[in-house]
Amino acid sequence: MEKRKKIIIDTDPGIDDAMAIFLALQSPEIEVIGLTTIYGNVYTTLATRNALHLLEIAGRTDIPVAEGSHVTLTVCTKLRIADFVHGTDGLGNQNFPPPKGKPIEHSATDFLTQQASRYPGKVTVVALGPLTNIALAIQSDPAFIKNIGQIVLLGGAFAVNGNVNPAAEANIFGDPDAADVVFTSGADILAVGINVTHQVILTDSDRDKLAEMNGNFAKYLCKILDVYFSYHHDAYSTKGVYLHDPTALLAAVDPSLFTYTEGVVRVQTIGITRGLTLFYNRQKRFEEVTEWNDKPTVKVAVTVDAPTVVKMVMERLMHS
Ligand SMILES: O=c1[nH]cnc2c1ncn2[C@@H]1O[C@H](CO)[C@@H](O)[C@H]1O
Repeated sequence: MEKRKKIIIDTDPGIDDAMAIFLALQSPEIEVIGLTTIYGNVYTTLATRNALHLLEIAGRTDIPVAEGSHVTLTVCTKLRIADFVHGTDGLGNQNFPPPKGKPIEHSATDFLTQQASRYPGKVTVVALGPLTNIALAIQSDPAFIKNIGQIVLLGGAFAVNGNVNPAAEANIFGDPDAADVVFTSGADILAVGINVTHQVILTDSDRDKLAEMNGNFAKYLCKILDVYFSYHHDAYSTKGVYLHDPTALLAAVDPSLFTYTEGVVRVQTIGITRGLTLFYNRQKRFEEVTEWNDKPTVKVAVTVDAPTVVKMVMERLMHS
């Protein structure tokens, strides 16, 4: 009997995505059964290329890559691509050669629904980019929300400012309509927002330690991390970088590193607060019928054992 959790990583690599993918491959508690790609840090075509490239670096070309949506759920919205965070190639402007491999014939949506129905209740999706592929899976297969074990998503800014603007976090801002579909779907959802990931910092000195290691992943990451570090120095004046994606990945590996609250999340899809995630804690029974009424609840991470998360990231990425 396979004890390890089966994981599909939906990803827009991305420097912190690269860290999360390598971390996943170094985590004995889980089995990565596929990567699906999405726009966000880069366009979807480049996300697919980078996902294939990262698996080649890791020597894990046995893992399938399924290409995801090139457009938002409501199609006409302009994509917002965060190349200023990750470099124009998404991987620290390193001009890596193109990968040899190709994505599988199935789309990300088909791959997600097929794997969930093949292993009912056993697959966890770790969603590290905008939620278009997951919303499409929910809309295309009514059994998906029942078949999927859990959706752990990096997204939202719960009761804190966003990172795109004061209202919105990047992944939710990328496709707010899709995010609202996912949050209200009734699937088992755990959201890890930037209120939590901003507590998890890889410092300049952690990075120096990584640079001294001979491990394959440590060496590779030190090459691509420059751009991500300089973006953080400029944007936040932090002496280090936020470990968004690795933190969300570890929420799937070891949920006990976090505490959670449960309630209804709706996403603002229009206006100046487009992409805002609004959590209803169900403590008040409102006189009015609200847009939060009768909607399924989700789990939202509240605290994280940041020192342990950083330690696990370091240890697992150092030795490879
Ligand atoms: O300032 C930013 N703008 C856009 N995207 C960002 C920014 N900072 C980080 N990320 C990217 O978006 C996710 C977290 O919100 C992470 O995947 C990170 O790589």
